[in-house]
Amino acid sequence: MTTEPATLIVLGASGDLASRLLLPGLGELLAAEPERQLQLIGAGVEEYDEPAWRDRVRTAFESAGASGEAVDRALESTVYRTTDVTTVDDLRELIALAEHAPALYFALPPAVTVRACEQLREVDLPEGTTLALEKPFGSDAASAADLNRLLLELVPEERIQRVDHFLARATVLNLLGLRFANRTIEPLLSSEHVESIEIVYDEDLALENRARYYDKAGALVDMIQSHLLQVLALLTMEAPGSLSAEEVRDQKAIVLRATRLWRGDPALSSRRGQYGAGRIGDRDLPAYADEPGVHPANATETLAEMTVEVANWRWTGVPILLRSGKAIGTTRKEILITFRPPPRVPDGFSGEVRQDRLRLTFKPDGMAWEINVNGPGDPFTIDPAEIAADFNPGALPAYGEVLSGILAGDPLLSVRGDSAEECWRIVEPVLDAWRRGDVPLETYPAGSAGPDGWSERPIPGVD
Ligand SMILES: O=C1O[C@H](COP(=O)(O)O)[C@@H](O)[C@H](O)[C@H]1O
Repeated sequence: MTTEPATLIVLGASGDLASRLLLPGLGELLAAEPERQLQLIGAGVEEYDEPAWRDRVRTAFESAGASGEAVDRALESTVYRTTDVTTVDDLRELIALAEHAPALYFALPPAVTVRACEQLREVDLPEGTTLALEKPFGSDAASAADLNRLLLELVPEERIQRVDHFLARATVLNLLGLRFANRTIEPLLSSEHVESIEIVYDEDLALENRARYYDKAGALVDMIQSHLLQVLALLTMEAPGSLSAEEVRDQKAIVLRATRLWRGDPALSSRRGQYGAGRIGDRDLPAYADEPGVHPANATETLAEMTVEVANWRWTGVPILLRSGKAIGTTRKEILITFRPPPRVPDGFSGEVRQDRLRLTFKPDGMAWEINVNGPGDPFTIDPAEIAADFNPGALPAYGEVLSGILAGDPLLSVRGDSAEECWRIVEPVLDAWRRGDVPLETYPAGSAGPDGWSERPIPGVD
């Protein structure tokens, strides 16, 4: 990645996202690249004087353990402007401060981001300006398309970064090397050999004071529409000719266009749950509905599951289950590929012949290929074995990697506009069915594995 001098303007710099993720990620990037020259401009509704702003940035950098020359330089030079991002004059003044074509990072609620972008139409943006937007990108396919159109009035597509930190995680990045730099794995990844795929991100974290955002989003939008469908795309796409943003994102868009609900039936292919009071480790958790800021009438799901199919020659008939939940006792964060049984095991073997599985895990990032071998003692008794490897961490943690791409103007690790719309198109029938009440909102105690009976039900499409 290029480390040309750059300007980063954080809109919403006084908010929670900036201090929790963005500024710590920036600190990690600066610590890893001591030669980097960065002009950091913060803008927000709060009034900070320079020392107070600098303290805020320093605290965020320290929370990431970031230190070094680039960190010190950024801290010395950073400025903050109290800004109403919905007024043209304030935006003009802000952009005039930029020493280089700026990256504008919208760490703002979606509605405010839209209003700020509308005002930016009146501002002469310097050639090379990048716009970085957090999720959720729109609230359905139509609003995502509107937002895409608005952004394209401001800058070209390759200068728009729809941020998805999952795309910068070691396990997700390793999908590319694992699939396309090996002869042995890729030929097995098709409906001929694969029985089912699960992409699961169950967390023991609960709401963590994010009711304002989460109570509107819910697990389906927060994790499946935003992140797990991107993982699905990288796992199921065809090999790109190169790792350029254009080629990789073309391939992802093609499989997302072919992705649809299993049997087209939201009632069969989706489930939703909400956690009740419970205990995880030594933490007593209130019911989601009793968390501060939650409106029980929203009936927000904290656990979402949906099964899809990539309806193309390679994958048709393979159910792909996507699932993510909060306050789950047994955290499970992985991609699990279950292979079909061997066509025939010769007579004479004893022991259990399990279906082979390829497990790619998040936190720790790595893989395990579960296979059968001849066991000890009686050599014809089958025994399970595992070929395991750790994935090397990237040079940077995910948010640092995302920011590196934004500052370099390389959109490889961000979501292209057409794919953002496709992801909404895929989940919309489920959201509609849930709104109609066609799928019950089940409950589960915080700290459990989910609602009763869920773990026993087979994946739709698997007998
Ligand atoms: O974007 C999000 O991701 C986190 C999970 O990712 P991690 O890297 O923090 O493990 C999730 O907890 C959060 O709800 C969601 O908004």
